[in-house]
Amino acid sequence: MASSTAPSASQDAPASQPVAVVCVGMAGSGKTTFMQQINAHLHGKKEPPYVINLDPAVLHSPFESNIDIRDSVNYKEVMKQYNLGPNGGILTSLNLFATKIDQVLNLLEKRTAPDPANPARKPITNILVDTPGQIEVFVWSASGTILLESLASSFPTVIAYIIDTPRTSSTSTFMSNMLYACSILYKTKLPMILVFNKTDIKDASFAKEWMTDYDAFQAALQEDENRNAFGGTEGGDGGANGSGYMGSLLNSMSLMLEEFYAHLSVVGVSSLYGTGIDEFFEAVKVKAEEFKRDYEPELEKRREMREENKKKEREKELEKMMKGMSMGEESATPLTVGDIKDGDDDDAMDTLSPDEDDEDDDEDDEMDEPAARKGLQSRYEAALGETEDTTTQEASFVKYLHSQR
Ligand SMILES: Nc1nc2c(ncn2[C@@H]2O[C@H](COP(=O)(O)OP(=O)(O)OP(=O)(O)O)[C@@H](O)[C@H]2O)c(=O)[nH]1
Repeated sequence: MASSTAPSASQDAPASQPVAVVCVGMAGSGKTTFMQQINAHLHGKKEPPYVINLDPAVLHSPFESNIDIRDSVNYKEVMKQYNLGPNGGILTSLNLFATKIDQVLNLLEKRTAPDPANPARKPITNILVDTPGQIEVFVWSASGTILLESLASSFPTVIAYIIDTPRTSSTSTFMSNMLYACSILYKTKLPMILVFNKTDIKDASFAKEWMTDYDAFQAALQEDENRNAFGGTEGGDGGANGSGYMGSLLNSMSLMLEEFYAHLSVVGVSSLYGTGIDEFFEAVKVKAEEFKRDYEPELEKRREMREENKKKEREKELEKMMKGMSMGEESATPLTVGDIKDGDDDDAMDTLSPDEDDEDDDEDDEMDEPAARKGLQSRYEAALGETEDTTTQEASFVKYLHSQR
């Protein structure tokens, strides 16, 4: 937790759990410069962060990383070997790296835990994660999800979405950026801070106003329409008022996004000059608290649900398998685990044969049932290495099937 930095730097392990800050943003938004600035800021406060670079394609990084994807995966080699383009290369490199996530987490946990041999060592308060500029490759890939979910399962995790402020100053680019941020929020389900970068070129107050004051956005929209900023070719009247379609689309979207804005922290920074960085870390503190309060229980619930679904899936498969063993039987009563009684090996093969005559099948099943049951039971018993009484025989069958999975 960011609030427990200097004073609790002693031995209080759970209170000083570090916060993971994952920086995402469109190419050129200033992600790397921002990472460099917050890294320098923490070093200046004598709270060096733990830095992870997940961009396999970066040629030169202006800061040192503790874990660097480039140390384990050679992006160029991946492209060559798998005959991939740049985006495919990044995706495959991330996939390969995701297979090592256990090792990454082990390292992180070891490094962020208090060191009994060196109790004076300051605990790590932040884990900074840089991601590829190809934002969609990270956010929408399975490996991106694995990496983020694994991180969030061990540490409070916050997404910092970096926005190029000067390039977001028209209502349409602003809305496109907000929609993208919205999709990331709902995909990752992690608390998010909108970082309006490059405020030395353009102040971010307009964006903050648009997010909190519907009328202000309406006025800006009207202004853009009057300037014909939407081009007037997308179905509008094409005249001085620009595209009516675009204007009304942005209008309705701004209404829809009100709920989304309520979940965000917004800060304006200049990564070049280091302004707004304190404000950013204040927001990190708030979002880390939010993570613990709202997101962690939700994550736990999702994890339990996944486990529950897996269990159900296993049971369903088991039932399917048992039904498969009794295929060809016209019996109306569905078979449960306890009802599986028919067929030794040969009979089981017969029932699965498509050329089988159904009537014969029924007869055979009836005739062969006791013998088949005996055959199967003796095999289960042999597999379990023990003879059980009749009341536990059905349970043995379940155990046997489970042991074969
Ligand atoms: N004026 C100004 N320029 C900035 C700021 N932050 C970054 N830049 C410039 O924006 C350009 C892109 O910055 P990067 O940090 O490389 O952006 P990135 O998002 O990491 O780009 P990718 O590596 O392509 O993902 C560089 O020329 C930076 O110098 C800022 O706060 N102010």
